[in-house]
Amino acid sequence: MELFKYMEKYDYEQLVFCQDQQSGLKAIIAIHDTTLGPALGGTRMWTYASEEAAIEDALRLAKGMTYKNAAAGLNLGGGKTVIIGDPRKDKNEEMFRAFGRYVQSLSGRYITAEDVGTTVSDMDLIHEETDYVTGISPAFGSSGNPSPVTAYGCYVGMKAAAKEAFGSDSLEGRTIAVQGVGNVAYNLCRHLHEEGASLIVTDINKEAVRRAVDDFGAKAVEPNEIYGVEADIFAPCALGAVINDETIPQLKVKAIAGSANNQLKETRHGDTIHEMGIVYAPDYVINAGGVINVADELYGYNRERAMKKVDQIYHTIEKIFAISKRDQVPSYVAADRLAEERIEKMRRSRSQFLLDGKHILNRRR
Ligand SMILES: NC(=O)c1ccc[n+]([C@@H]2O[C@H](COP(=O)([O-])OP(=O)(O)OC[C@H]3O[C@@H](n4cnc5c(N)ncnc54)[C@H](O)[C@@H]3O)[C@@H](O)[C@H]2O)c1
Ligand SMILES: CC(C)C[C@H](N)C(=O)O
Repeated sequence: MELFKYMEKYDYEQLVFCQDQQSGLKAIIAIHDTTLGPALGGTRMWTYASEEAAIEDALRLAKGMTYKNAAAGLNLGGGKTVIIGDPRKDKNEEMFRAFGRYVQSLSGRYITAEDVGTTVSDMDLIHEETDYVTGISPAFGSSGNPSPVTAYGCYVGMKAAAKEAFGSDSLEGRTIAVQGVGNVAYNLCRHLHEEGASLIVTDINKEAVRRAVDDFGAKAVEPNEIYGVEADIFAPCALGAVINDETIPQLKVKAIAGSANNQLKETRHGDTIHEMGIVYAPDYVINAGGVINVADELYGYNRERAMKKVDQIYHTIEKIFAISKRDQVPSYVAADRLAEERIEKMRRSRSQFLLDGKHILNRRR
């Protein structure tokens, strides 16, 4: 990958490589755009096939956060970190402390939180070294684990998608195929079960599947079978790129609404499902509950205020479907327009000169 070429193409601001020999830390912080404010995005810990794959993931996820935060109405830019390693084996206190110091060195340009492979206790360790971390323990007056809130946002967003696809936002009696029943999807399944939906689930982790079967009466299928099941809605809640050339021909659903980031392998896959008449709730809009929740910590966490904002995901998804119809474009394009328009408007409205920071005029006072 030619890094500068890639960064230039999608207009990334900064890429930071962090190495600490003692703890084994190898992290990449990608900051995509800070027009709206400091870049807020989680830290993913994952075993990558290559360093290039890790860099690419950090870059793609960071850009997704710019759009997610903008579409959610947050005054935050987009960034993300990946730590290369196995979250089950390679974590240690020194690693997160060392990472926290790197975050601190960016002086607030980047604020971190949880993502796949990291937990509230990891954030607490980072917090030992920096205040630029959210999703830390409620004992610190913070919001804690964002996953249940992401799940709730995903649930209300799925209802908006159901309204578009079936004319009613009730999920009672609907069959939902859920891919991955981890932190977010387990909580999503709970909401769906409580509303009377039937669940078909899969996961590469057999224990996660068993829990969903036992707790919600879900039907279990093998990971490669989930795309072709008879269901009303497909909820991708594992990893990205699952809407692709191999999976699209198998789909029998009328809507796709799930929490995973970067669900479309390429944008052309968003065009294909649009042409097939499948209602698609754009990933970064429907899964914004977690970031909305952790971002509220920056104002002094208030759960009621945060949940009110998360409820708005329903209306944002409705708005995106309206733009999609008005402009005759797929919903993923409509979502990008909504986010880009907000960033552009804010760029202009914040362009007047203000005497702050290190301007030469400060020396004349
Ligand atoms: N946690 C959050 O608040 C949050 C917020 C926004 C977006 N997301 C996204 O939602 C997704 C899920 O996040 P999470 O926090 O629940 O992660 P998680 O790791 O708790 O859950 C993911 C689950 O997917 C399973 N899985 C992985 N590959 C699979 C495959 N090929 N087939 C079936 N199952 C597979 C894993 O075993 C795991 O149980 C991720 O893409 C994440 O980026 C999470
Ligand atoms: C800030 C975090 C809660 C971010 C979350 N992992 C996301 O992808 O939105």
